[in-house]
Amino acid sequence: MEAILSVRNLNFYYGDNRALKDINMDIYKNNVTAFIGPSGCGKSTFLRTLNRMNDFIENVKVEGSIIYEGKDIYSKEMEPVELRRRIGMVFQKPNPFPKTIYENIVYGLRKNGVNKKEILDEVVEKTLKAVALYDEVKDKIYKSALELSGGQQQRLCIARAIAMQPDVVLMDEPTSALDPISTMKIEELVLELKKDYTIIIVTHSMQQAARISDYTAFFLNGEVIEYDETSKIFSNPRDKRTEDYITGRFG
Ligand SMILES: Nc1ncnc2c1ncn2[C@@H]1O[C@H](COP(=O)(O)OP(=O)(O)OP(=O)(O)O)[C@@H](O)[C@H]1O
Repeated sequence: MEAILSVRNLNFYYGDNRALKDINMDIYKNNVTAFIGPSGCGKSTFLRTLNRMNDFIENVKVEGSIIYEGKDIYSKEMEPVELRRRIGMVFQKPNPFPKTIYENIVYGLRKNGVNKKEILDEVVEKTLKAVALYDEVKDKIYKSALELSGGQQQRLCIARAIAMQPDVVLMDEPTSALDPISTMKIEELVLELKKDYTIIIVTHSMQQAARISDYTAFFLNGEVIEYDETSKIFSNPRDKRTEDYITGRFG
């Protein structure tokens, strides 16, 4: 299977606090990879290292390498803004801009100088369809995105991310602020999107990881304890700590 990201000997520090410890992991293309583990174990920190979102936090240090398309994303060869276009992100809380639905989706394109109406119209329609939001919002795409429900806003945020045609979409607990029906819609969407994108998702829900991911990494205290096919992690974990966590003995 083809790795789209190869993480080697990665350490990450907030000041003196080593939050990630010697992580090695290949993330496979057109798969869904889930990161699970108790609160504070480093899942979000690791997710953010993959598109250098941690650059915005002061007093941090990265050691090791993350290879994407043959280049280390922390080397000078990689432009962080371009990297984040290729490796997009969706956050825990839906965060649409206080603009119209239309302008939310085309925001990144406009920033890159794409302003041709026909192109933007096409992207809006295509991405709204891709996130299964088109039928619900087609009559109000020029209305404020803030008028949408939380679940719709989150699908819009996913549309905004994929409008940039990324390779990888990072999702940090994308359903934790949503009701069960909206959660189900996002889960269905993730399964649909993996045909075209590589998805990496942090989740607190083991059911969710089991339902939608192909690979699962179990984190504990900044380490990856076990990383394998999701079916193996949940049916036959190698490590006692993984087993204890997935059977609800801690965390
Ligand atoms: N901006 C920051 N500055 C300093 N320390 C941080 C920062 N963000 C996270 N940490 C620390 O790094 C460690 C890992 O946190 P992280 O948020 O990555 O864990 P997590 O597994 O995603 O947790 P949760 O499931 O609660 O979201 C924790 O000890 C946390 O306190």
